[in-house]
Amino acid sequence: MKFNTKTIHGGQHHEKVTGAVMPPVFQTSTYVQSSPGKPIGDYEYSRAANPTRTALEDALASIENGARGLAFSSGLAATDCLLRMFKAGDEIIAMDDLYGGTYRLFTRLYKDSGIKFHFVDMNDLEKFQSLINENTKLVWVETPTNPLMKLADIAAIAQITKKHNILFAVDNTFATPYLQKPLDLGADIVMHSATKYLGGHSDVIAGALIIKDKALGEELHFKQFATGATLGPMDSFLVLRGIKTLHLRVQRHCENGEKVAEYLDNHPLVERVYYPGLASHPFHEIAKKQMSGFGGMVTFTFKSGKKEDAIKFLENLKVFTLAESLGGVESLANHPALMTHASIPEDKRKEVGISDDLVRLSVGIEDIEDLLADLEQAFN
Ligand SMILES: C=C(NCc1c(COP(=O)(O)O)cnc(C)c1O)C(=O)O
Repeated sequence: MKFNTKTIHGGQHHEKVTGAVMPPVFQTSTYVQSSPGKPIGDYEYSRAANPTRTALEDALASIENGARGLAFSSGLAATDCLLRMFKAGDEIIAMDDLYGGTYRLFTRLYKDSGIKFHFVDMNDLEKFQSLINENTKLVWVETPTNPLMKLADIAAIAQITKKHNILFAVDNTFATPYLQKPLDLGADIVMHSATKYLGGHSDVIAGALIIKDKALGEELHFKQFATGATLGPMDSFLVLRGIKTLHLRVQRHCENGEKVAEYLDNHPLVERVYYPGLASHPFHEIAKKQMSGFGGMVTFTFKSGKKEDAIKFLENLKVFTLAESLGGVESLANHPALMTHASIPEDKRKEVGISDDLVRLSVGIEDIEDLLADLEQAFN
């Protein structure tokens, strides 16, 4: 089955009793048992499994080519569930540019866990390998990264993690499986903030893990069940419905993203544009190697380097909405230093390159002429 068919049919079947073509929202917490311990159907309690969430989890596994999909109440809940695989003394090597909330989870929530986190530019494979030791249990990569659009060579990293028998997880939120398939490139686990492109309409908070190995999938299902951060049936329905148009939406996000990046790259007030589709992007070659398109996320800085210029620009926008999040049909604009990455200490932000004049755009699927006209008027 091709990807554009999987988004609609992958892992799906009509409802057995009524024949409903779309999975109903099973808004129930529990299921009848004929005798103690003998449920009359396949379900006992919705934290363990719910038919609407099962339909979504099967769709997630299908579009990422995994053995098991798991759906959570948010992307960070999915990440937290994966971290419960590890214990004091274990070590995790992560990309040095990450979503602020992921960095906060790693450095503040797990600060006293005894798990040691290393943050490194995963394009420096020598530096990365120098950090590996017998305690290294997980490599965590965002590619492209939020918000600096850095890329990491998934296949190259996978070769190293396999050699050392280390789990390799890729946060595929920015690319989506329409553009990039980490499991096919050698990763063991894919994570999504399904809040973003998978849901695609800024109307649900959700997360996902898709696991290549069946047994590891079962182990993580146990942790999902036992910790309880599961996605409810209505939210599962919303994400599942979003997935059905993923291929159409991301295609338009890419078309508009490329045009916005080119416009900004030629603007006299713009210093630098971070977009994998620009030949000038430092990771353009990796993008061409592992992505089939370059996405809808565009980040840029001002020639003036001034925070106030970025703020004035953001306040002037009319079609782009100034708000956190990304990946919805509507175009969104964000100031990472004051918004999504404010939880990262200022010195660390500066170290990785998140400056106070950095603006991140989630380019939506509106008409490109309206989007470009809005950017033009916002600069003036
Ligand atoms: C809310 C934003 N990001 C969430 C996010 C997350 C967390 O997902 P949540 O569904 O918000 O918990 C994980 N990974 C990436 C790459 C993300 O971008 C944002 O960047 O505006």
